[in-house]
Amino acid sequence: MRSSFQYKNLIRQIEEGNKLLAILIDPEKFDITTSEKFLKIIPKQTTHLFLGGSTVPEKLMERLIDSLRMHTKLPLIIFPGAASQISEKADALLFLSLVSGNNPEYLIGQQKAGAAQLLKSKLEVIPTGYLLIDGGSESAVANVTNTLPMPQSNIEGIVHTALAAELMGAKSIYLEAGSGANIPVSAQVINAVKQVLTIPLIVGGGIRTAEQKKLSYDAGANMVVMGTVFEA
Ligand SMILES: CC(C)=CCC/C(C)=C/CC/C(C)=C/CC/C(C)=C/COP(=O)(O)OP(=O)(O)O
Ligand SMILES: O=P(O)(O)OC[C@@H](O)CO
Ligand SMILES: [Mg+2]
Repeated sequence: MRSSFQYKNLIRQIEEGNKLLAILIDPEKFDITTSEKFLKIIPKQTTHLFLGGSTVPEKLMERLIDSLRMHTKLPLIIFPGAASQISEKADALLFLSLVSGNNPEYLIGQQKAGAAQLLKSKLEVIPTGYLLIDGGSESAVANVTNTLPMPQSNIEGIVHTALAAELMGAKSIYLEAGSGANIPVSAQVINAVKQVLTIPLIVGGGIRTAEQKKLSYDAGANMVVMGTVFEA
């Protein structure tokens, strides 16, 4: 049976009132000889490591996981840009569907491409509705997927999209402003989405400071993801 250990843990931590913090490591931009040092500079409140990128060369994910395992007990969660990034060495996989866009390749195509591998493995999957929100700058996700981000002013559209994803069975929702975004997802958007959800809400993209992080938590994010700010 496929485990739901990581997801259950996530729910338990949220119920206990904890705010979760995932640090995103982009395998392409990370020097694995610095893993030990890197794990010392990330915030002490870090609860998860997310691993993924818009593009990741073959075998790099495995090597990254091996090197991190030597120095940390934090859960290693794959945040895949494509099915080729799936590795059974991880603790779980965010099974993303890009519901903000209308590119079938990222709604169901990459998921289908990963299915044969997942059938043979016990890797935990966390079905996640992934919404790309306009962060004020061109994002790798928009480029790779050839989809448009949703304007932050389209609150109703964002709320209905997130709710539809939950009703279709998503176990978490990820509001993404894009890696290195100028403007993170606004408190207003986070708050409006949070009000209709019964599942965990993840927020990332362009969050660089403790103030921005706090603003996201206060608005209703259960987990904040930070990546670029910790890149060397
Ligand atoms: C579920 C499976 C097998 C695949 C999911 C495929 C989908 C729907 C992906 C969503 C679209 C996408 C390309 C997401 C990328 C997520 C990610 C790791 C973003 C981080 O982007 P960076 O790689 O940091 O961007 P830069 O390279 O520009 O910094
Ligand atoms: O790199 P940053 O801007 O922190 O974004 C994190 C993550 O949401 C990107 O997919
Ligand atoms: Mg990046």
